[in-house]
Amino acid sequence: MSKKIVVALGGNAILSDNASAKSQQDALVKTAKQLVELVKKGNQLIISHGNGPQVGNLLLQQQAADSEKNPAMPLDTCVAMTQGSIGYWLTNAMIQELKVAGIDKEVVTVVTQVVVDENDPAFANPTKPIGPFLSEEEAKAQMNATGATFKEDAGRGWRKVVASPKPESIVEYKVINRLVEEDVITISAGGGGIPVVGEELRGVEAVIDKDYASAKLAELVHADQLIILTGVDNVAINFGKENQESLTNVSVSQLEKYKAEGHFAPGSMLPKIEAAIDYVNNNPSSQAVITSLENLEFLGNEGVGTIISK
Ligand SMILES: Nc1ncnc2c1ncn2[C@@H]1O[C@H](COP(=O)(O)OP(=O)(O)O)[C@@H](O)[C@H]1O
Ligand SMILES: NC(=O)OP(=O)(O)O
Repeated sequence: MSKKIVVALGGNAILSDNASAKSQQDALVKTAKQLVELVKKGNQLIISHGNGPQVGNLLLQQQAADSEKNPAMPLDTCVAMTQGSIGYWLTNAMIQELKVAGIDKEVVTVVTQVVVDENDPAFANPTKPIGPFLSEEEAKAQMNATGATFKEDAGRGWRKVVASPKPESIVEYKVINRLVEEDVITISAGGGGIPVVGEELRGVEAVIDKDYASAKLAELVHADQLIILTGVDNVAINFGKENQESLTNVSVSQLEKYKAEGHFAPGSMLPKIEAAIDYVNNNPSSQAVITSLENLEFLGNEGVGTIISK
């Protein structure tokens, strides 16, 4: 049966071995091939994606700016720039792969603004890891030199952290829905969306978590399913330990219990779990799925992916 699906792409669907434009474009061609499998099944896709590595790199590139002729761009604008670059690569890759599959469908990237609360406590407590992974020594040297905050990221190294307020609404969600009704594949809410506040939609310095933004988008467009693609086939309890156990079908209440027991690392798996719980609580007849890109074509088979239901 045809479904309206929000698919959120994690880091490894965009970045493989390095962060060059060519390498990211190549990774997105592979991703597009998998996404087209969902289109072949008659589904309507609304694609979102992360930007943590890309926006962090872009912010570092701003250090080459001088203050007048070539000013540094603020973080909200850097988020918009990554929506543009990743959106361009992915639109292009989707058009090519749809052509190969003989499917006549249009694809468009929507520059998407996401409303946040300017009093969100997240502004006083940066938690969102962005940019490259550093050693502890490198991170501490950067902290001393720039005053920026760096934190250890889920056992993988140290990264710069920035404010990450919760998405409250999505400015363009109605036009995204109209595009879906017109059978257009949209790429939207990239990098969690451009964070804006107030009636005047003023941009603020933050990076919204793309899992929360994708769940909000799925809620607003009344999607049938939210699929979060990441680096693992399944969510696990006791992750990385000898008694690690993969989750296949799990209820929201069971997942809440595992969350309270601390099974999900903040900054990596925890936002996906919270996004999935929020989405399913707000859309009780829908399902959230967390799995790998490679598993996408096998979704629906017994034991494939972690399926979260009410
Ligand atoms: N309980 C868990 N189950 C599965 N993976 C986990 C768990 N806790 C942490 N992880 C790690 O979190 C990663 C996903 O986070 P991350 O790489 O930050 O997300 P993204 O794919 O959106 O870029 C997984 O690939 C895995 O290495
Ligand atoms: N904005 C965002 O959440 O990006 P990542 O998923 O790449 O961390």
